[in-house]
Amino acid sequence: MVPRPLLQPLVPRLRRLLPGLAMSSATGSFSLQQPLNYRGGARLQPADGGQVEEVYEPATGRVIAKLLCSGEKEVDLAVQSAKAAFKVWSQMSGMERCRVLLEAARIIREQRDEIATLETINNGKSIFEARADIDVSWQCLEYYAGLAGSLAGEHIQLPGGSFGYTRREPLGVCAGIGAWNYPFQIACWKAAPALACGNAMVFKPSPFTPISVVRLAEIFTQAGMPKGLFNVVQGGVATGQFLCHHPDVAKISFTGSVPTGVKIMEMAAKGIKPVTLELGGKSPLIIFSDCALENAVNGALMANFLTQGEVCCNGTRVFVERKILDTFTKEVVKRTQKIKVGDPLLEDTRMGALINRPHLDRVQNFIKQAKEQGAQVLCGGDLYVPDDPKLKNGFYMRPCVLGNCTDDMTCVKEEIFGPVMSILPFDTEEEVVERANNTKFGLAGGVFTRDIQKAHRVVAALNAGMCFINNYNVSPVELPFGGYKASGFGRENGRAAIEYYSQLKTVCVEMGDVESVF
Ligand SMILES: NC(=O)C1=CN([C@@H]2O[C@H](COP(=O)(O)OP(=O)(O)OC[C@H]3O[C@@H](n4cnc5c(N)ncnc54)[C@H](O)[C@@H]3O)[C@@H](O)[C@H]2O)C=CC1
Ligand SMILES: C[N+](C)(C)CCCC(=O)O
Repeated sequence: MVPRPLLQPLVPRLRRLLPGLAMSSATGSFSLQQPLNYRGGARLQPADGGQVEEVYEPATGRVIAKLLCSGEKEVDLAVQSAKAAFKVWSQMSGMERCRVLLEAARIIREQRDEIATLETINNGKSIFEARADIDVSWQCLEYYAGLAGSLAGEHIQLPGGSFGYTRREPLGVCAGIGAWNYPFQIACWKAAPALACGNAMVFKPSPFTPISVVRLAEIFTQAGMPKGLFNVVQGGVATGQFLCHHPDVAKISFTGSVPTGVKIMEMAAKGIKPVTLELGGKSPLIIFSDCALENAVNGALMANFLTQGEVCCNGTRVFVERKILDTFTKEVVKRTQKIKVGDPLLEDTRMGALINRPHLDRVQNFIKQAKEQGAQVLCGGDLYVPDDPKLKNGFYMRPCVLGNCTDDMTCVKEEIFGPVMSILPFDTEEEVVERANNTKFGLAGGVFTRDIQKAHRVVAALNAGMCFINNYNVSPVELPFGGYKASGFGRENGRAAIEYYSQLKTVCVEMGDVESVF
C-alpha cells in the first residue's frame, strides 16, 4: 500500500491530467472545447438544434466557449434518459440515496477551488465569493442527503381496524431552469431536494453560464447516481420551451425574471404541471436609528454588492431613519468606495465584472435615468477600466450609492440587478412598513434595530418570503427561501422544499367486509 502522505501530492496532478478536468486558472487564459451537453452519464454534442451562442469570460470580454443549443430531439433524448434512470433511482431507499448524495457533496468539497475558479471565469464574480457559493452548494447536498432517509408518510387509524397510510412519492422527471448569477448553486438548490425525493432531473442553465453545471453532472455520475439521472441541455428560450412543453416532464423549477416566470407558468398550465418560481425582487432594508451602526452598514453592503449586485434578494431600497441618515450615508459611501473592483481571480478582489455588455449598459442606463429623475450619485456608478491590459474589455463598473431618492423613481421601483443602492429617509415605523410593502415584488426584506419587539413586529408586517433581522443575504441551507407576490412561489432549501418535489399518495385499507349501498 502507498502511504497516504505520498499519495496526497499526486492527487491534484492526476486530476489535471484527467480529460474534462484540465484547466488553466489565470484570467484570460481559459477556453473550453468539450461538449457542454450531458446525457446518459457523458458529455456529448446535442443530437439536433445546433444554433451557436458565444460564451464569455466577463472579466476580459473574451469568448471562451461556443454553445450549441439543443433542439427538440435532444431535449426529448435527455428526458427519456432521465425517465429510464428514474425507474432505478426512485426504487432505492432514502438511505441509499443519502449515501450517493453525501459522496457528491464530498467530491464537490474536494474540488471546491477548481469549481469556484470555473464559476468565476464564466460569471465574473470574485473568487472569494465563488468559493462561498460552492460551499453553500455542497452543504445543500449534505442537508438533503440527511433528509432523504427520513422522508415518510403517516399511518392513520380508521374504524373497525381499518386504516390508511400516506406515501411520499417522487414526481418523476423534473425540469430545472437556471439564471446566470449563481449557476452552480442554483443547480444544487434544485437538484438536491429533487434527487433526495427520488426524482430525476433535466437541467438547463442560462446560456451565459453553461460551464459549471456540466461539472456537477459529472460529479453526480462519479458519486454513483444512475447514468441519466441528471442531464444537462444547453440553450436559451427555444430549448427551455421544448423542456417545459415535454409531456414526460412532471414539474418545472425555474429561477429567473418575472416576465419569463409568467411564460413558464403558462406552459406549465397547459400540462397541469406544478411549478416553483424564484423570480426577481426589489427588497427593502430598514435601518432604525437604534441599530448597531457598524453592523447596519455591513448589512447594507451585503444586501447590495454581492455578485456585482446581481442577486435577486438584494435589499436595494435602503430605508434609513432620518435621525441617522447623514451618519449612515457617509459611512456607507466611505465603505463602498473602498470595495476593490477588478480581476475576479485575484484573492483580494471583492467585486468582479458584470455578466455581459448589454447588462452593463442596462445598469448604466438605470443610473442615468436616476440622475435625470433627481437622484444624486454619492459614489461610483461609472465604468471601471482596470490597469491590467487584458481586462480592458471586461464589463466592470464601480459600485454605486444613490442619495436623494424618492419612492416614485425608476431606480427605486425596478429591479436593476447591478451594484446600485438607493437610500431613502423615513420618520416612523408605520410609514416605513407601508412604503417597504409598496411594491409588486416580495422576495426578501431586512431590518436593523436593537429593539427586539420592533424587529419582530416589522418583519411580521413585511410582505416578503425571506426576512433578515440584523443581517442580510446569509444563506443557511436549512432555511426555506422563496418569494411572495410577483417574486414567485414554492420554496427552495429547508424541509419546505420537500413538499415541492414530492407528491402524497393516500392508501385506504379495509380490514372488514365491504358494506355496499347497492
Ligand atoms: N428568486 C431567485 O432565486 C432568483 C431570481 N433571479 C432573477 O432572474 C433574473 C435574471 O436572470 P436571467 O437569466 O436574465 O432571467 P431570464 O428570465 O431571462 O432567464 C432565466 C432562464 O430562463 C430561460 N428562459 C428564458 N425564456 C424562456 C422561456 N420562454 N421558456 C423557458 N425558459 C426560458 C433562460 O434561458 C434562462 O435559463 C432577474 O430578474 C433576477 O431577479 C435570479 C436569481 C435568483
Ligand atoms: C446566496 N444569496 C442568498 C446571496 C442569493 C441567493 C438567491 C439568488 O440566486 O440570487
